Amino acid sequence: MANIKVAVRARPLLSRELESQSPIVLDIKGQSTILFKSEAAVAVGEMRDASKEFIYDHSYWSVSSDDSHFASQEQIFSDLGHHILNSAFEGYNGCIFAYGQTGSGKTYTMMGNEQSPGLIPRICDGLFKGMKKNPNQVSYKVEVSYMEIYNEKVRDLLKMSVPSSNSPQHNLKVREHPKEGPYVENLSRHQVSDYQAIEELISIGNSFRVTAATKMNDVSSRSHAIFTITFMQAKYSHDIPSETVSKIHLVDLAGSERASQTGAEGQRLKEGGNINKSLVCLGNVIQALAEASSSSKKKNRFIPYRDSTLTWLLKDSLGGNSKTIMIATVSPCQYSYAETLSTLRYASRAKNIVNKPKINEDENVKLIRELREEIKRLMGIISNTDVESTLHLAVDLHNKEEKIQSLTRSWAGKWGDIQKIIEERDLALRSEGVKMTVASEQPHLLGVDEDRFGAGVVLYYLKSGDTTIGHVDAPIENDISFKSESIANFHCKITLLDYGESVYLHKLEGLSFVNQIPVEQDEPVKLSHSDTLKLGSNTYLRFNNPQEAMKLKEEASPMGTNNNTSNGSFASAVWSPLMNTSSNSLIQTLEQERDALRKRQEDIEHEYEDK
Ligand SMILES: Nc1ncnc2c1ncn2[C@@H]1O[C@H](COP(=O)(O)OP(=O)(O)OP(=O)(O)O)[C@@H](O)[C@H]1O
Repeated sequence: MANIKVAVRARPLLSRELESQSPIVLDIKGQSTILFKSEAAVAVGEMRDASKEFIYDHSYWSVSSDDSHFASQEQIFSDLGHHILNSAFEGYNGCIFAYGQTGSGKTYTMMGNEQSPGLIPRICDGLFKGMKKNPNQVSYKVEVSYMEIYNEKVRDLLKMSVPSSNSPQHNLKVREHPKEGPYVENLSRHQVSDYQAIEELISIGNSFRVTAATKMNDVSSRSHAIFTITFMQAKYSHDIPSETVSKIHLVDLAGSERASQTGAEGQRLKEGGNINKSLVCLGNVIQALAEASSSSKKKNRFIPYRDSTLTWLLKDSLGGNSKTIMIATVSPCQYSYAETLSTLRYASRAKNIVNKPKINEDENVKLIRELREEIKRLMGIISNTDVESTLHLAVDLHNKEEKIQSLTRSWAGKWGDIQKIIEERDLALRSEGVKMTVASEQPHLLGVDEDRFGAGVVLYYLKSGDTTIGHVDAPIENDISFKSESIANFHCKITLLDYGESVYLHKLEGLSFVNQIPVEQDEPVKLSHSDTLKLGSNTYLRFNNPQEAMKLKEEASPMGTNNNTSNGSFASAVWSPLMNTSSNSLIQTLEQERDALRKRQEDIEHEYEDK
């Protein structure tokens, strides 16, 4: 929960104000903004309301640079812009909107000019500077869009209606996404990789904004402009991905105005009506939210977001998932007393709005992290448990790893910069050991590297028909060869029929065991998924049949295969949980299991020989 931050800024006197010698009726002291009646008004007896004091998060005096408490563009960026930027790097949405009477300094504060850039260019610049500080650990993606709401219609300031034409696409529809809320359909989003690219887009967009000269402002914005930065960050550290997406809305509202003051007629008057209408709606939303936050019946309070396009599009920024700042701009002159008072009251109401900002983390990434934690826990149990339980846990681990793999792939795939993420990831894994990944749907054997000092796990594919197994020095080369002295030249063969539906081990010259039972000459043994083979005295292998494993899993799980989010591959079933961990822990687990099996095997062999 966070209240909207509110700042007030008083601008310098404009030439017409200087000429009319309208007195200054505003003062700023710390966080206070004080509005008082002119001496002349006081002299005629209006003592009752001599001054009104309002306290905001910030009160800025930008009337004269000679004054000690003068607030420059730089200071405003440093207080408000940095707050929004830091929040964006943390993964929060942000919004700054400038509200005020026409000619009071909204565009100057938000956009500024070449000599004195405002918040929008400074925030964009700050964003890229921030990214440069962290180039190797995080991948970034920045997209911008720029629209205006003119006479209640949405126009894309960065997309022409016809490629060759000079007018922006207009009358875009506002729709609502069930999770992300209201958005503008077909609004163009432009990926940018440096500040210069954003600067160009800003200047294109600005050139399309509807402006007009009014009596109050030579270049008066006749529309509400919303500049949106979508900022995505992804990183992979300690084998755990993280991704956040922050949206920053920077809004320059059209000015509230009195028709008599602006001298508006015809088209300008119609614009003024629409501008005022949406500002009234904004006022109503602010009022309703402010009342809701102070009322005990918050939930029942109706907030009229849909009454105007502006409030509908800013729904999340007002009372929703965003860190929001309102800047109320005012003229310090007596001439604008009524408008200034109304702006200050508007701003005071906004102070009461409570938003609910949250870090916008990718759902899949959240799931990956939870699964990783669960795997860590299961790995802990595995190292302290017997072989049978280990196998059950291994199946569970496998499912979780498959899910992580699939989620990670689709997550990384979203990124243009996948390579970078993958490099980070492999780097993290390399620091733990050599990573081995196997994706096989073919029946295969898995074994520990024969070399005692090797750190590998070996996978042997079985082909359709016969796969021969024997000694490396056999006169005719076998399909699979071992160095061990207890392996005969033509030790055994495995026959794979009907694409893996039936798989048999045939004894040839050597002694072989399937699940500790010796295989007799001319009595081939049908192999089943997860059988353990011992060839000679010390070569241990595991038989995996992914298709069979898939069927077993379907039978075992009430949820069927839907449980498995992978692409259906059930590669190397039971061992695969280990494949995605470092090979050190894989070897350790295999060796533990091998030792246990070896002991049981020896006992059975002795019994067999005794008979
Ligand atoms: N803080 C400031 N310092 C110097 N000049 C300023 C400041 N604020 C506003 N001005 C000047 O005042 C004039 C009116 O400001 P601006 O156009 O920003 O008003 P606005 O509120 O955006 O008006 P509108 O609603 O009509 O678009 C401009 O000439 C601008 O340069």
